Amino acid sequence: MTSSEALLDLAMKMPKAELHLHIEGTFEPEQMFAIAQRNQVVLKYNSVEELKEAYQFENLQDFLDLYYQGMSVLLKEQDFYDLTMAYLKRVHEDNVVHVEIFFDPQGHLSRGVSFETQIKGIYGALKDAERDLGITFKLIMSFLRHLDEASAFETLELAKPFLEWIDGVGLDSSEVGHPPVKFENVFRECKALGLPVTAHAGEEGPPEYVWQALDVIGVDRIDHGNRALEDEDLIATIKHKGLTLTVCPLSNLKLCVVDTLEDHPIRTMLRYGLNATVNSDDPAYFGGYMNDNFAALVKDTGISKDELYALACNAFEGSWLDSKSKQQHLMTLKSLFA
Ligand code: HPA
Ligand SMILES: [Zn+2]
Repeated sequence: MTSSEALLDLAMKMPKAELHLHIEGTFEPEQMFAIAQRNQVVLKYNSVEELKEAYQFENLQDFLDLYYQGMSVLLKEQDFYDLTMAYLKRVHEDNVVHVEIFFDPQGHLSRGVSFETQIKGIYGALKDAERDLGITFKLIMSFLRHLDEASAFETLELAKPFLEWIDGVGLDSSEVGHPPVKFENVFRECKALGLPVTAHAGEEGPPEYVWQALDVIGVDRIDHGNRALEDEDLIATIKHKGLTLTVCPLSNLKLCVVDTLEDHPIRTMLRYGLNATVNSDDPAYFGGYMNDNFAALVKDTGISKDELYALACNAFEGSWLDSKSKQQHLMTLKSLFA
């Protein structure tokens, strides 16, 4: 085996934590068509092939338009269960042992699907996969930032009977024009409820939005964070606070956040001492799950064994697992990389 084959092998085999994953973004076209048919919903596309051909995006909004269309076939608890279970079985093959997944309640509430229907399906699959596949999990409710803060507050009210199942809150959807400050009050209430907070920031939005995520919202983690690298003081602050960045290489490529993976900033982030991690974001739309993301980094960025180790450790360290579980995963990684 050449050294790059050995590195790829290690990357595929190592235990992984995924911290940035939208469950609605795991909707594979085949499953989408099957659920559409059983719910008697007609999709805009005539075939799986036609749908897949539409997966060409110039920016985040191009993708989001398709993402909201795709999720519109999810109507019943079983649909949410099947979607989530398919993802968990798929990443089990990639040696993912812990997941922290987002769901977008407002994307379903607007279509008349109750909060209870959504969360019972998703949580049911997470619990079953924990028992059957040994994958531990956290569930993160994400607010859609293109909607107003009142809608986020209404969603939080609906979530209150299920707070035992909700491990944190996030902020996603169209970034530019919807800065974190728009949601200052609702995140203050979330924090008062004891919920950890993360937010998408600096994917397409300017460094100012990342500052707001830190200073106004007080995030515990940053999703993406690419454009933070444009501001030296911001880099220093993220480093000083020890915040984790949930970076998504293939997503960034598909949404034209980077032109090529060779240009991807993840190694620069590590060089600056930032806690970057590797994640798949919306794998059904972006061409790959966790191992595809790691394989692309190994093949296209010249990543070293030390960098791979740092990325793997950062994911467990930045997770919302208890410290004992973190230590166990870190020990496993240490012996694997020794
Ligand atoms: O990458 C993303 N960015 C913002 N919103 C999203 N919703 C799903 N995926 C994304
Ligand atoms: Zn995302």
